[in-house]
This record gives sequence, C-alpha cells and structure tokens, in this order.
Amino acid sequence: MHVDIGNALASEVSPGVSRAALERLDDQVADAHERIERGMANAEHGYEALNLPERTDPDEISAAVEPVADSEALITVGIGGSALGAATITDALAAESDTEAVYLDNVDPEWVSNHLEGLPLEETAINVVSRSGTTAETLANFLVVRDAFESAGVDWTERTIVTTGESGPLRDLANRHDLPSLKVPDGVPGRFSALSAVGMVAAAVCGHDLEALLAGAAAERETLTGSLFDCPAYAYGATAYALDQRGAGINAMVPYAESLETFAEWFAQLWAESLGKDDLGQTPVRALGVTDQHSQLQLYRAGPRDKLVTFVSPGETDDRPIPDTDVEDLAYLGDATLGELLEAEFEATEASLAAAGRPNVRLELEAVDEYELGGLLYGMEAACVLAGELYGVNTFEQPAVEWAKKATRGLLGGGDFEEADAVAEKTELRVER
Ligand SMILES: O=P(O)(O)OC[C@H]1O[C@](O)(CO)[C@@H](O)[C@@H]1O
Repeated sequence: MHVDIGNALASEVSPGVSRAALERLDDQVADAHERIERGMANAEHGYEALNLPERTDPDEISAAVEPVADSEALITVGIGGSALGAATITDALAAESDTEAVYLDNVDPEWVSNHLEGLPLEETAINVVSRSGTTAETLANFLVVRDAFESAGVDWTERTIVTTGESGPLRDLANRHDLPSLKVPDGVPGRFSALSAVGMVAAAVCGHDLEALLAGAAAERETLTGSLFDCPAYAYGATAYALDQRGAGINAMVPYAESLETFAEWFAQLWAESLGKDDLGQTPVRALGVTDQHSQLQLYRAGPRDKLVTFVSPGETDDRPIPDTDVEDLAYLGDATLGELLEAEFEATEASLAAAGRPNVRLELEAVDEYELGGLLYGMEAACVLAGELYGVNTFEQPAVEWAKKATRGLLGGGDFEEADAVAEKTELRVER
C-alpha cells in the first residue's frame, strides 16, 4: 500500500502536524521500530503477529479445507478478530468466488435464522473459529448451526473445520469428532490474526490465492524500516497518533469500494481494541465512499475539528459506462463511466476536506486483489503496533471487554458475578411514550 499524508500537514489543515514535528516524532518511531523488531525476533506476544507472512503455512490450510473446498456456501461462526479478518478477505474478493460466504458474528435470533434458512446445508461448509474456544456467542451459534444441520439430516462432522487454541471446548469438540482442525498461532491476538488460519480458512474454502495474500503481506513486512518517511505503515500510524495528540480523536475509515466495506469494520476493531486504553485511543468510525458523502461529509467538513478522515483508494477496478441521457443537467454523465464518477467524487471529497482545512490521509492500493489486500491488512497491523508504542499502551490485551462477559454469564445463571448484580442496580430515568 502507498500512503499520502500531505493533507495532514499543519501547513494545510488544522489540526495538522508540521514537517518539523514529524521529524522529531521520527526519533520515537525509530525507537519504537527497535522495540517492534526485538518483539518479532523473540516471537513475543502480539509482535508475533508481524511474523505471520513467514509463519503461516498456506498448504496446511488448503489441506485442512480440501474436503469442503469450493462448497456452494460457507458459514463462518466466530466473532471479533475470529470473523472480521476472514470476512474482510472474502468480502473484498467475493466477485472472484462462487462460494457464498456467510458470517455468523452476532446472536440476533431473526438474523441467524434468516441466514440459515437460505443455505443449501448439504453443500455448506462450517468454519468455527475461536482463539479461546469459550466465546459465548460463537459456541451458542455453533450449537444452533449444528442443530440445523442435524435437523436437515446433514452430517455436520463431514463439513466442519475448527480453528482454535491448544485447549478448550472447541479443541475438545474437534478431537471428539475427529474434525479437520487448525491452531490459532500462539502470541497472535484475534484482531491481528487475519493472515493466519483464523482469517485464511474462509479464503481457502472460497478458492482465493493464499500465497498471494501472504506475498503481499511479506512485501509490506519488508518496508518496516526505522523511519516514518520510508515506511507507509509507520507513516500512517505515526500521523494518526500525532493528529490524535493534536485533537483529532476520531478516525473515519472511508474506503471508496463496496468490496472494502468490511475492511473498515476490521480496522475499527484493530484500532479500538488495541489503542483504547488508559483513557487514550483514537475512535474509529466505519464509513464508505461515495455513499457517506451524502450522510457524514457535512460533519467531517463543518463539524468539530476532532477528526482524521482516512481515504482508501482501491486502484484498478472493473468499470461500467453510464448510458447517454437526454436530461440536460446530467448530460455530462453520459460521457463518463461509473468508475470515473467514483474517482472524481473521491478526489473532490478529499480536496473538499483539504479546502476546509480538515485533516485527511490517503491509503492507495493498486487494485483489490489478494496481494494488495495482504499488504493492506499487514500495513494496518504494523501501523497499529507502532501507534501503540507511541501511545505507550498495552496494544495486545483487551481487559476492558471482560466485565460485560462476566455480567452476561451471571445474568444467564453461569455463576455468581458482581458485574451481574451491578446490572440490576441501573439508575433509571425513563421517558415513556
Ligand atoms: O477468538 P475468540 O477467543 O473467540 O475471541 C473473539 C474476540 O473476542 C475478543 O476477545 C473480545 O471479547 C476479541 O479480542 C476477539 O477477537
């Protein structure tokens, strides 16, 4: 991926970061890079994620999915990093696959039922993913999916792949039913695991090129030098951090391609769960170009000066001509294509924010293909690791999510948790119709 931070400079926008400030920050980037390199060399927890391009074995993944490769449909049962990385890849590349990829990463009963009712279960693979193997939503959805297969007379054990840790309920299930299973790599938090079996089993079932994904990630790995001026990932991580330090506490991720909409969701978990600690962190907003020009651009351009807008330019895409029209005011469209309209809107919106002095950064892909996607995923992960070093937070843990899990378990009779008691003590001020 390429990064253009020109519209983040203090000479152009406010809040902005001056070149001099970036040069001073580059000393911290160099120190952070040494820490990152040491962590990678020692396969330390979290930093190990940046070793995945050489750690992940695509042949092992392809072999595990062979019994269900090219299934008509695939249900991935997981949540957070155990679903979003895979969904980013298969949604981005969906046009290249004949497999319908469905992700059950919520326990909304109507939504789950609607998804299951529409699938040809006898031609559907089940991809269950959970690093801990104990995530309530994933286990609940797996039990529902298994029951649906059994009720339809389809042998789920013939169509299920499990990706989980060394131990836990899912590992036990895989062993008990001799299911094809893969291991979540040690030292890789879920939100950093897209380039492991966690994110790539779904891609393999859908027939995507795992080697190209890893090659793109490996190429991005090679750009990790000690300077933000030489490394796109560090340029992005350092600039986003510097802008947050100057008041841009919100980061709107705006890919200009429907195929990258899920990428914005994946980025939101990566950025929020890694950096949101010790009252620090930059709030990710999931958005989509051109669509959100007609919903959020007003706020981005004329609201509080508290946002960075990150544009993702998808590069080369298929195109479609706009037919000629006799509507005089729209005649200019008849000489263009939809792709040219999208590109013009992207450049116009980017310039619109700059003209209003609003910080924005451009991430550029050559195209939305496996190689570029691997580079984008890896680049954002490296950017996040760098930002975590600059913030001085523990990038790789997420202790704040545990309170609600305990409260949920207590509310469902899964044990005595003071968190569940606190739920009953809610202060109310109801305003009823
Ligand atoms: O892969 P698991 O263990 O099911 O966890 C799923 C997700 O839940 C979290 O632990 C947060 O609750 C994320 O960090 C993780 O990606």
